[in-house]
Amino acid sequence: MTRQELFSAIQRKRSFLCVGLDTDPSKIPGQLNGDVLAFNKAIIDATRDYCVAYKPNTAFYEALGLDGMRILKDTIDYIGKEHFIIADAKRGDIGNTSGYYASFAFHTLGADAITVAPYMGADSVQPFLNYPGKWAIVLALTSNPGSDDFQHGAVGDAAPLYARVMQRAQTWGSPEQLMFVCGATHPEKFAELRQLAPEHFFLVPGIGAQGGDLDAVCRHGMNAECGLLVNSSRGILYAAPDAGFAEAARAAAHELQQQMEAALKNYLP
Ligand SMILES: O=C(O)c1cc(=O)[nH]c(=O)n1[C@@H]1O[C@H](COP(=O)(O)O)[C@@H](O)[C@H]1O
Repeated sequence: MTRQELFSAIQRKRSFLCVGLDTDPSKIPGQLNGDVLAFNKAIIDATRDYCVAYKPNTAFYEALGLDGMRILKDTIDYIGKEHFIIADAKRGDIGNTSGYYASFAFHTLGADAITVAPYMGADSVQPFLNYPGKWAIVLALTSNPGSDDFQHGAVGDAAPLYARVMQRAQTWGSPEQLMFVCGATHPEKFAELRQLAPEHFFLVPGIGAQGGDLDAVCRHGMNAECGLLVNSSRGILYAAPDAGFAEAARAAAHELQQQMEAALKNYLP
């Protein structure tokens, strides 16, 4: 999916919601008997009107072994072509190896994008940028408490690591093929993050269960093509623990869509 197609979907849906498919078999309502694919299909059916993207986190499927790989692929096929699909795998290795991670995400799974850790530098990210129409989403400032350990630290007398990552990575890939992960738990940083990368999309996790600030993210982070994909996983998947889980997921997604519609009206330049 191209950037223009993504922005068109955002305008049509009046939403920049990404639903995270972090499906934990122990949290699936009893009547599904641990059937992860059935749960995912019910969540997708319940939320597809209100979101533009889905983000299966591959960890949850890898943990299920061979069955998990099948479920991941079937989930992606079930989502179809109308939504932007992010394989959240946070890969990155020497170039030769990254090429195979890219092949898995784009050929085997058929995802539009994969999350990538930039720690190993340009040649570790480049293989993810060799696929026309596909995207690398580079970790810049992550949402977790451990982001304090390295990402806020200055490198020599220069800018903090997240700023260096964003500046350097823009020389690797254009706004048509590279996004940045910027956590919603750092709302006070979004004006600066947007200044650092005016045109690139940001994938923004951390609202809901991690307590991030959606309005501040939108106020400071939106650009002329919206430039934001805001993810919620647990807040939607487990909105209700019982038979009403799909309706509750739909309501949770709808509520976020409405906040996003208001933000588009208020903040889209
Ligand atoms: O790359 C990610 O998506 C990601 C980056 C980050 O900084 N923080 C973060 O939470 N994530 C992912 O986003 C999802 C957040 O899930 P919830 O906190 O349940 O909404 C999980 O799949 C995380 O792995």
